[in-house]
Amino acid sequence: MERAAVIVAIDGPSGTGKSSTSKAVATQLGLRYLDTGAQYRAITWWMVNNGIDMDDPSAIAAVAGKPEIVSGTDPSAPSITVDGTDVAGPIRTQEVTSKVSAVSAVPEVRTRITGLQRSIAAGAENGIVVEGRDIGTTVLPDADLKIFLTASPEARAARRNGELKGADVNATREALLKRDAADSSRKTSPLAKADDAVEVDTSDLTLQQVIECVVTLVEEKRAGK
Ligand SMILES: Nc1ncnc2c1ncn2[C@@H]1O[C@H](COP(=O)(O)OP(=O)(O)O)[C@@H](O)[C@H]1O
Ligand SMILES: Nc1ccn([C@H]2C[C@H](O)[C@@H](COP(=O)(O)OP(=O)(O)O)O2)c(=O)n1
Repeated sequence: MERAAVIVAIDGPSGTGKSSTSKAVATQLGLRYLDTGAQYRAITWWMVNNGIDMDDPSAIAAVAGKPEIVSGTDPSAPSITVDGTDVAGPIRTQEVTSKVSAVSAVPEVRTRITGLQRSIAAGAENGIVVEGRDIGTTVLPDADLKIFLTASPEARAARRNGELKGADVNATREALLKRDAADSSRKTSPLAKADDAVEVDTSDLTLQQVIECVVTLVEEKRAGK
């Protein structure tokens, strides 16, 4: 018998392990994978590149429909392009990271990107793992399984710092907390745990333990438990 497509939503703040967990779970279970943060970073990269005034939400809103953003959903080789240009590297710069919360707070940006996300999820035949901030609450409220990852600010900053060579861990922690506050307090679909999400604190878990926990939860759902 054909298995029905399974939709898994994984939300949480930065550095909780969303991307690493989602990619591994999708690979293990033969599902597609979508990094929605990369889409918000991509539209932000386009705004920076086109000299849009980041302090003016109406200027951001006016051009929200312009860039063509395409996400590749193979979990072993995820990709992202803007108007045909590969932006996987440039969307991770400090400049984009510092501006992405302002751009992603603009309702017109969210409507545009949410539409892309829903059509990608609907087209995933076997199912998909979608990670972000508002997937369980807003983008895919009917997801089969919702996970909300958390971790202490110290654990998250230490993990992020491991990726940024020579960065100061206290500065990294402050920047993370600032972005969390902006993402959690915006009016349109803020970072939040859905009422029916399973919360997993990853502070004292290895990545492997988190992956196993999520795979087990998906398998239980599929078995109808
Ligand atoms: N449970 C964990 N324990 C230790 N390191 C982890 C764990 N989960 C993720 N990491 C590492 O922390 C960093 C951030 O993880 P990532 O998956 O990018 O988080 P997010 O997508 O939530 O920002 C990566 O370098 C990753 O390998
Ligand atoms: N579903 C989402 C995903 C990300 N965002 C915004 C808010 C986040 O600070 C940025 C960047 O997300 P991303 O997941 O790439 O962030 P990290 O790499 O985990 O630090 O995008 C969002 O508003 N909604």
